[in-house]
Amino acid sequence: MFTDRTFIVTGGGSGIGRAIALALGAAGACVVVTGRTPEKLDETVALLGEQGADGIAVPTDVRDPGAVDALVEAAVHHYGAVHGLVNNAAGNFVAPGIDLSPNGWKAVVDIVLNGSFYCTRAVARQMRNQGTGGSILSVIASYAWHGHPGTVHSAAAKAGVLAMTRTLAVELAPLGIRLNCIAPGPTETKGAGAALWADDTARAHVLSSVPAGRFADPTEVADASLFVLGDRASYMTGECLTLDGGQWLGKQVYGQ
Ligand SMILES: CCCCCCCCCCC/C=C/C(=O)SCCNC(=O)CCNC(=O)[C@H](O)C(C)(C)COP(=O)(O)OP(=O)(O)OC[C@H]1O[C@@H](n2cnc3c(N)ncnc32)[C@H](O)[C@@H]1OP(=O)(O)O
Ligand SMILES: NC(=O)C1=CN([C@@H]2O[C@H](COP(=O)(O)OP(=O)(O)OC[C@H]3O[C@@H](n4cnc5c(N)ncnc54)[C@H](OP(=O)(O)O)[C@@H]3O)[C@@H](O)[C@H]2O)C=CC1
Repeated sequence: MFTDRTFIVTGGGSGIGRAIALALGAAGACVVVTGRTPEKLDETVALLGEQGADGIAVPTDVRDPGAVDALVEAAVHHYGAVHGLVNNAAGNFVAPGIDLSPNGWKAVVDIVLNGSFYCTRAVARQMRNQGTGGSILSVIASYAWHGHPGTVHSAAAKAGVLAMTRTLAVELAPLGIRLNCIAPGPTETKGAGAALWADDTARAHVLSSVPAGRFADPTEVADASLFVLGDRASYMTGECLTLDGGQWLGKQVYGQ
C-alpha cells in the first residue's frame, strides 16, 4: 500500500516517530526522518536498512520555517516526490502554568504547533505542485480537548494542531490531501518517561489513570498510524483516532 511513496516523519529519531518510520518502511515506503540530533536519525536509517527499507536522515529544527522548506526540497531531490507527512516532533515538561516562563511556553508551542504548521504548509505546497494528493498525520494527545494540569503549553499546542488539522482538512480536500490526528495515551518512550513520569510515583500515578492497566507500546501507535495514513482510510479526513486504553473516558486523569 505504501510502495513507491515517500513519507517525512518529524521526530523520527526516537520513540513513536521511530516506530512509525520503521512501520512505514516495512510497508514499502521511502522514509525521510528528521529531528535535531543527527545520530538518532542515523540510527533509524540503519534500522530501516536492516529491514530492507529505504530511508534518509535530514536533520532539521521544525521551529525554523526556512529549514522546513529545505527539508521538503531535500526529500523531493532524493525521492522525486512527497506523499505523506507525520507531525510527531514534540517537546514537553511538567510545570504549573502560573509558574511557566514565557520562554518555557514558547519552547513547547514553537515545536508542537508552529513546527507542525510549517511542515504541513511546506508538504501541502509540494503535494499541490505534484498534483498527487497525499496524507498528513499529526500526533496529539487527548488533553487537546480535556486539558491536563502541569502541561498547559503542550495541551494548548496540541489543541491548536487539532484545530489546524480540521481547518486544513476542509481547505485541502479538493486537492486530494487528507489530514488527520492520532491521540495515543501514555506510551512507553524514553522521551515521555523523562519529561512526564520521571520517578516511580509519577509513573504509578499515570498508570493508575489507564483502565487498560498498561502503557502503550510505540508499535501499537505505529500500527494505528499506518491505517490512518493509508488508503484504507481514504475517506477519513479532519478526524482524530484515540488509542489510550480508555484513559480519557475513565475520567481519572485529574485524580491525585
Ligand atoms: C503530569 C503529566 C502526566 C500526563 C499524562 C497524560 C497522558 C500522556 C499524554 C502525553 C502527551 C504528550 C507527550 C509528549 O509530548 S512526550 C515528548 C517528550 N519529548 C521531549 O520533550 C523531547 C524534546 N524536549 C526538548 O527539546 C526540551 O525538553 C524542551 C521542550 C524544553 C525544549 O528544549 P530547548 O533547548 O528548546 O529549551 P530550553 O532548555 O532552552 O528551555 C526553554 C525554556 O523552557 C524552560 N524549561 C525547560 N524545562 C523546564 C522545566 N522542566 N520546568 C520549567 N521550565 C522549563 C527553560 O527554563 C527555558 O525558559 P527560560 O529561558 O525562561 O528559563
Ligand atoms: N509517549 C507518550 O506517552 C505520548 C506521546 N505523544 C506524542 O507522541 C510524539 C512522540 O513522542 P515520544 O516518542 O513519546 O517522545 P520523544 O521525545 O521520543 O520524541 C520527540 C521527538 O521530537 C524531536 N524534536 C523535538 N524538538 C524538535 C525540533 N525542534 N525539531 C525537530 N524535532 C524535534 C526529538 O528529537 P530531537 O530532540 O533530536 O530533535 C524527538 O525525536 C509527540 O508528539 C508526543 O507529544 C502523545 C501522547 C502520548
